[in-house]
Amino acid sequence: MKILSANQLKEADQVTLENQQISSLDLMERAASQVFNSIHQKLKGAPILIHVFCGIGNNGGDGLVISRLLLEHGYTVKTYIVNFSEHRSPEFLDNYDRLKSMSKEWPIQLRSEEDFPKIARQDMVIDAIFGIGLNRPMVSWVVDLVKHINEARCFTLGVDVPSGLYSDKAPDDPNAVIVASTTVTFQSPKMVFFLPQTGKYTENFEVIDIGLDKDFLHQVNPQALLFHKREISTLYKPRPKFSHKGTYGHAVIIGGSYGKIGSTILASKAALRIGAGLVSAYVPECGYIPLQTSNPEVMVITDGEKNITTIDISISHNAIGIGMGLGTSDQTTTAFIKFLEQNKSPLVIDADAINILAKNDNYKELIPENAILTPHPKELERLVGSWEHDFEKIEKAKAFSKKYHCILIIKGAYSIVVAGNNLYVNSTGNQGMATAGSGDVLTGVITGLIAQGYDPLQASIFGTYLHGRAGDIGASKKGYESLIAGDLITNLGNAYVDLFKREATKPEN
Ligand SMILES: NC(=O)C1=CN([C@@H]2O[C@H](COP(=O)(O)OP(=O)(O)OC[C@H]3O[C@@H](n4cnc5c(N)ncnc54)[C@H](OP(=O)(O)O)[C@@H]3O)[C@@H](O)[C@H]2O)[C@H](O)CC1
Ligand SMILES: [K+]
Repeated sequence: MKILSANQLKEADQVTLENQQISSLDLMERAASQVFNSIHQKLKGAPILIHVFCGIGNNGGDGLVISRLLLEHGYTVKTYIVNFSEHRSPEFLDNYDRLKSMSKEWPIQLRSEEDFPKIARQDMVIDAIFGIGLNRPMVSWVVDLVKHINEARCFTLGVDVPSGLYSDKAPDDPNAVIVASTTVTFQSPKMVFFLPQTGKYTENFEVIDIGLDKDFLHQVNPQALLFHKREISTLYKPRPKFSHKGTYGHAVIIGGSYGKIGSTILASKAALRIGAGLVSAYVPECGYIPLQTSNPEVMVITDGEKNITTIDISISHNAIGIGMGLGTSDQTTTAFIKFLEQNKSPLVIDADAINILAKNDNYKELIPENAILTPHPKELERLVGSWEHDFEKIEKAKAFSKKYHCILIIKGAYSIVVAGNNLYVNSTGNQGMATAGSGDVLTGVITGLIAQGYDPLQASIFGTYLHGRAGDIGASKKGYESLIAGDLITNLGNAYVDLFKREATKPEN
């Protein structure tokens, strides 16, 4: 699914009006009716008080249409106009008149704190104050209104985006944004939903198709792509019946140091479970017995006593995952840099291998083309430098990816695969996966996929999805708190099986 920017959506709007020969008022009616339908389906006429807060632009116009439709269907509604500007949009004005003409109760004008209504915990709020048009800080009384709404802690539905969010940067004041229980958004999910600083303002979101011009949507180069099962399952490579372990490649996992051998156990097991034909682990001596005992299917090569001192892989192989538990001692650093100078294999670079690269710009020049780096936020910061907000982080990651011709996977609630200017947002995973070893499993998964013949970009997108899905299946059985990295490995098979499971259709009522 394409994630479009605010400007692209505005352009799509214009193209649609021209090509479909409709007015922007028609489009607003179409969009807002769908929001109403979504609310009506859930509330089914429930006699709760619904407060609709409308700005004076088109987001406010949507709010007015929703108010009208709610009233027409017998809901108890109070509509407020948040007068933050005198420049009311024509569509707002039109819908304002329509609402006034059909209801005895006219919208209530808000101009300062004295006008704020009481909102009870059991009421519902519809937030149509600002949409994608916010372009400067809100005046202080509107900030106070946002805080007043949030304090009510009632079910709050954001129209298009929670008010107070910009579409391309962090909010000015983290408390000046509506905290929505859900957001019903038009045509395309918004990038802000996927980034830690801004995604926290909506618990859920629902994308509704408002029928924008199909050709435009098809040809537009999106801000990012969001991957769901439908798109992901097309990446799957079926296994031929007449195949053998050599068909599925040899993955090598290099890492571990005294006390951190578990990381290589997890990564090599994950590479096997994702389907690599053969897996070898290259670890210091102290890892030999733990690995052979816990992973009998994995072959083990050793070097050094407590940490790796040289990396010399003479066996033939198809992909290497390196860095988990490796340490950054001088000896290991030298070994890793020498290895990079000679290496010809596809690489997945994780954890301490990233930390070593971050030490010196000359080291970064050795990153092979199409290598995949899987940093967590702190490792990313060491690699690309600090950022002020998440959008800047993404720009820095893109610049790094372009400069070194590599792929970055920014791990997080929604992991983002960065390949040059292209962004791929993962839709699976959960907070239970914030646990030790989760990243080691991801490295093993991606290495195992490349060994089987997936290209690095496919392996990054597919692997991140399967890893997250395994976490979701694991969490559904164990809960978030009890989920550990080993459970992710256990559920990789279920994640594969789930790819081809049809969604249960909801019973009609
Ligand atoms: N294609 C679609 O997706 C459709 C979207 N719709 C809805 O339209 C909004 C976007 O509407 P827009 O009128 O462009 O913007 P807003 O309603 O978010 O904001 C209104 C105007 O307010 C001004 N502004 C911005 N920031 C501030 C501020 N801090 N204080 C005061 N005023 C502010 C700004 O205008 P200026 O000229 O003053 O800069 C905004 O334009 C979208 O989110 C959807 O809800 C359509 O209904 C259907 C199609
Ligand atoms: K809104």
